[in-house]
Amino acid sequence: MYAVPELKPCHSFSRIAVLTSGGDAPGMNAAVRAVVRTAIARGIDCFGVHRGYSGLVDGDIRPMTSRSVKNIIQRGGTILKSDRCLEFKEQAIRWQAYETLTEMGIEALVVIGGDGSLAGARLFAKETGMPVIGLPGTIDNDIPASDDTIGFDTAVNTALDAIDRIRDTADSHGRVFLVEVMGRNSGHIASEVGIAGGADFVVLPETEVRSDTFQELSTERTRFEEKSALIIVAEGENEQRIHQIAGDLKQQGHEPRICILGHTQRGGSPTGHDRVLASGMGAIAVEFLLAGYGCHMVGVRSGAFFACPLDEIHLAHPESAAEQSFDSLWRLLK
Ligand SMILES: Nc1ncnc2c1ncn2[C@@H]1O[C@H](COP(=O)(O)OP(=O)(O)OP(=O)(O)O)[C@@H](O)[C@H]1O
Ligand SMILES: O=P(O)(O)OC[C@H]1O[C@](O)(CO)[C@@H](O)[C@@H]1O
Ligand SMILES: [Mg+2]
Repeated sequence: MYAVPELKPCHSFSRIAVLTSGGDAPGMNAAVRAVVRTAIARGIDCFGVHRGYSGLVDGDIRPMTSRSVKNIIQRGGTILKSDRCLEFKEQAIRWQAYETLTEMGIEALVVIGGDGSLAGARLFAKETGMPVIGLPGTIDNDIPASDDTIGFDTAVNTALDAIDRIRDTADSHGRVFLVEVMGRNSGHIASEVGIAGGADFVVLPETEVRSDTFQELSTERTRFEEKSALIIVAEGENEQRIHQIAGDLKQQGHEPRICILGHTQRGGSPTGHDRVLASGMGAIAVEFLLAGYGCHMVGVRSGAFFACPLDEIHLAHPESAAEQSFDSLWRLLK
């Protein structure tokens, strides 16, 4: 359970809206449910914006009730649908969205999404003055100010489930498997899956792969007569990277196989961890609005929720230095 900050309500709202944006993440539904139910408990009407910022621009905004969020806490994806709305990067379009909301009497917005969605939320709040609270909802866990994001834990466990299966066949055939996991430019899924899956190597986006990088693999395989190996490759920017590594391994006499887990990692029922995180963040988002916050994200640090200014979501805190902990842990486990 998370520690909740003490908040004094000093604002009132009649109507607020909630949306999900960017790649969907397991737990987004739990967060929507919590926003809607907390708003209703506080006497506020809550509206759901469909298809992220696209729905704000088109006015695809519908009233929500306690019943409309029944039976969704366990469902992956997002009942509000999501989108990558490139035109929201234009100021004129953001003003159009603001007018749509004010015409409907909506006074504040809750945005559930990744770093891009929160960048849009920040601009929208600053330019229009409408109070906006963001929730970090992305499998990538690439929001440095928060220790955790909604969907990350589920994605790690989904990837692990697949990796454990791959191990069985890798072991039976004595093969080297390269498994690519998602995460865009962040290596959080790769590093957690690497540790939890007992991988032989983890190639993070920032890892420099040289011709002798996997030399150790060949030596160990000969020495221990252990033929199978598991290499986790973070998605990164270069789609060809995993194929290049496979090519290098072939030249060194291995017979590598590639498995790209892709969007399987985005779907599925959220873990208990993500349901609790999302429920807490959704409820606190409404409480933050009532306490007068208006350009903030609900972050979690050392087990406590806190209000992080949207200006500062890219700033890491020393206790969240995940990359450093990965390096030192990895060295001990090898
Ligand atoms: N700089 C920006 N200004 C305004 N809006 C933005 C900006 N960056 C992103 N957005 C909006 O947020 C949407 C989602 O952003 P993005 O595609 O980066 O995904 P995300 O929210 O980071 O989630 P994920 O990385 O998990 O898919 C964009 O399609 C756009 O509508
Ligand atoms: O579903 P799309 O638009 O191809 O996006 C894929 C990207 O979205 C994420 O799943 C979430 O940001 C990334 O890990 C991945 O790079
Ligand atoms: Mg992102």
